Amino acid sequence: MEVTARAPGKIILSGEHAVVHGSTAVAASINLYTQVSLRFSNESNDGLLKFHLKNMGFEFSWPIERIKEVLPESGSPRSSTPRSCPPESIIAITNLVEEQNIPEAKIGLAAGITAFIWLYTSIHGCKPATVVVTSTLPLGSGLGSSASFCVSMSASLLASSDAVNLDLGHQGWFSFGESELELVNKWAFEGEKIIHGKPSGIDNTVSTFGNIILFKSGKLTLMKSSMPLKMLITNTKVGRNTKALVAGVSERALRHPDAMAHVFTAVDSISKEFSSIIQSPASDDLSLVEKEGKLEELIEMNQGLLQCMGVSHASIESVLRTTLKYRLASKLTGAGGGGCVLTLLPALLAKTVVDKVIAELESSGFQCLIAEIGGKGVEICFDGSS
Ligand SMILES: Nc1ncnc2c1ncn2[C@@H]1O[C@H](COP(=O)(O)OP(=O)(O)O)[C@@H](O)[C@H]1O
Ligand SMILES: C[C@@](O)(CCOP(=O)(O)O)CC(=O)O
Ligand SMILES: [Mg+2]
Repeated sequence: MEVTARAPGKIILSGEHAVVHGSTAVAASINLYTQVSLRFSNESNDGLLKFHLKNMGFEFSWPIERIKEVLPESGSPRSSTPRSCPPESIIAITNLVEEQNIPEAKIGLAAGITAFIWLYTSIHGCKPATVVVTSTLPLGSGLGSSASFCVSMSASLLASSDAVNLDLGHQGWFSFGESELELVNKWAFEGEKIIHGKPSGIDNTVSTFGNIILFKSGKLTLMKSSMPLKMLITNTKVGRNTKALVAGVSERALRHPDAMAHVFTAVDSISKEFSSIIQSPASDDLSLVEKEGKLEELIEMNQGLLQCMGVSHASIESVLRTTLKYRLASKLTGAGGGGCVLTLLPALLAKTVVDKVIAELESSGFQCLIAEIGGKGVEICFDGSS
């Protein structure tokens, strides 16, 4: 039997970084996905754990005996009890990853492969299998590829474990029940910890549950937007690493605790106001245009505070200057330092203007897309019946 899971990426509309320090943030799923397929091999087969990153053209494999030798605890997996990877296991898994001689230019993948080995061995122990990953998300661009990878991985592993009871006769994509989603989310968070160091949990949560969410200190509230939220996503294509950026903000907070506490509080207020505006119905008191005007101001304020945290970048500033020429408000999304920028496209904005902004941004070498937001979270299907 083959089981496949797919989990969406995300945009953070308000509150990245500050959310790691306890502030409120607002995020939405987007219609770009990571997909993971898992098929167990016959015991008598080659005795390998195979891991294919299909769109990158990488095929890695480890003899199961080698994994047992390096990770003796993997003999007793506990799929229903999410566990953090202890430092000694990180060292052991790092050895397994290094044996694969990943090219230097792709060394960022090592963190994802480490998370895979931890999740696989913790949930399934030492069974031979083939795991194939495909993705339509750009990696390391702020659209939550790491979380969508960990969520789709955890979902495919759990769907084929004793921890969840599923109807194998299901046709096409379907969702887990609430308690299974909680378990997927917890395991995915453990994977994110390996990739990010100190994640807030917002990315894996929105990838698991989909929708638009309000998130604070590990707790989510599902939201319904009462207004169209059309967002232009511009990828600066400047690579960066979330772990380093998150650590940089924490270091700044240690150096300037008072000032940074105020920055995080201001972001908390911005996120709360953002969520109340998008949820409140348009009325005579506040028309759609007025609501969009308020959101634009909050977006600009949020970007100013992100700059204050030290996570903006020349490429981000260049996108902001271009969109400002068209009176459009933008902010970075995700960890910053490059990666993607969000621009609110007001509902009545003429298509000709949208086309012009996109053409100008793309002529500078950036890549634009308008994603659908707030769709479903993680889904699974059996035997390619999608
Ligand atoms: N499809 C994938 N296959 C393997 N590793 C992945 C995949 N998607 C994400 N990752 C891991 O996540 C890292 C990127 O995560 P991060 O720096 O948090 O950026 P983002 O989450 O914004 O894309 C990659 O360098 C890699 O380690
Ligand atoms: C910066 C942060 O708020 C979001 C990181 O998102 P991404 O990995 O850049 O997609 C970190 C976090 O919340 O865990
Ligand atoms: Mg990430």
